[in-house]
Amino acid sequence: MRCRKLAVFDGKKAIRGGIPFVFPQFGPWNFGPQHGFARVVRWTLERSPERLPSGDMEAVFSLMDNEITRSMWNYPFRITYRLILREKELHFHIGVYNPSKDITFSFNLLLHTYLKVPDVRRCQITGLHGCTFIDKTRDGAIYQEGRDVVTINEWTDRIYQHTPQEHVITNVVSGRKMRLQKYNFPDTVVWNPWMDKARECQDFGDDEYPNMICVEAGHVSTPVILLPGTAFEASQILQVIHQQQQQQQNQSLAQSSQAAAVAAAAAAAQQQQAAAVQQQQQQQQQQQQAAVQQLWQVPAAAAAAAACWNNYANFQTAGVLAFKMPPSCGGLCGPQNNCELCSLNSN
Ligand SMILES: O=P(O)(O)OC[C@H]1O[C@H](O)[C@H](O)[C@@H](O)[C@@H]1O
Repeated sequence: MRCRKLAVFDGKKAIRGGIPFVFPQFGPWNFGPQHGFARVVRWTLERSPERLPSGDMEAVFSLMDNEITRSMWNYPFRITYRLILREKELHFHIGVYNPSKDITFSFNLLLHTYLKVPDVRRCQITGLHGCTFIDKTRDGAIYQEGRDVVTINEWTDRIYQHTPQEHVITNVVSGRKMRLQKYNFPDTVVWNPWMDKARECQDFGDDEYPNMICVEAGHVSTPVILLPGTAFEASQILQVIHQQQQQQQNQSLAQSSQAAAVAAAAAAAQQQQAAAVQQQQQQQQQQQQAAVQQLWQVPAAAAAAAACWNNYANFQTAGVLAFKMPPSCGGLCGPQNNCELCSLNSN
């Protein structure tokens, strides 16, 4: 989805839209901005976008403690954020590392994914049935979800706990379905400010709330506790489920086989038809790429990320989900062990 129309990137507040990176705090914070500092500070581009042998694209960003972060949260840390673009998927892989020898720290982590939708009232979210949730619109009271699919018709701000690894969200942009898969993110936050709360947000147009839904994978209802010299990893995959595309492809296939039968009698006609099918497929591919480009938003955590994201000529992505780390790695085993996390940390 796109950024909200009134979004501003000034290093002070998060951009409203995209996928703000929430760390080390979720919600109001006595020591710094709401949802922590990671979504407002500048990240380092560790690895420029490059094409992997699979054809997918990968970029890696990092954030480590500095004067600004220390003024709010006096801990040493290093985050690596690997983004992979595949044709219909975006992969996000996060590693948080505690390089200290003796200090343990705890934090929240959440990917605040904004999805663009034609009408939020028509969206359904699967995978929440039976989950307990903290209802922030009712002073944090705890309830249990009784619905098979969750729909939104009012101000909604819920932290669903112990949610499954997959949710499907229906009726996102162009009526598509979106699959959200997560690893090591036990919570799912569902948020829409609705009319009155949207009015209270300066950077949120009064008319924009029907066209967005936030489904946020996070570790927020309990903190992550990270011991010295250890790393925490979490991942998310967003995948567009193309129903229409699938139907069209099935139709094309049926047409092709019909044409093959006719072709026995009319070879020239068959050639023409094959060319038409090929053209149609190319068009579909172009439409799909354009639609996907329209659908995704840059991770608003970093301006650098935004710049590089926009530069992807082909919206292609890749499938690396996790750092390849020896099981014994606590973030210190070193690049000589072919440990991707340590190789990254030693760059
Ligand atoms: O306005 P922001 O700081 O971006 O926060 C937007 C929203 O984020 C999450 O979804 C929280 O659960 C909400 O309580 C909060 O209002």
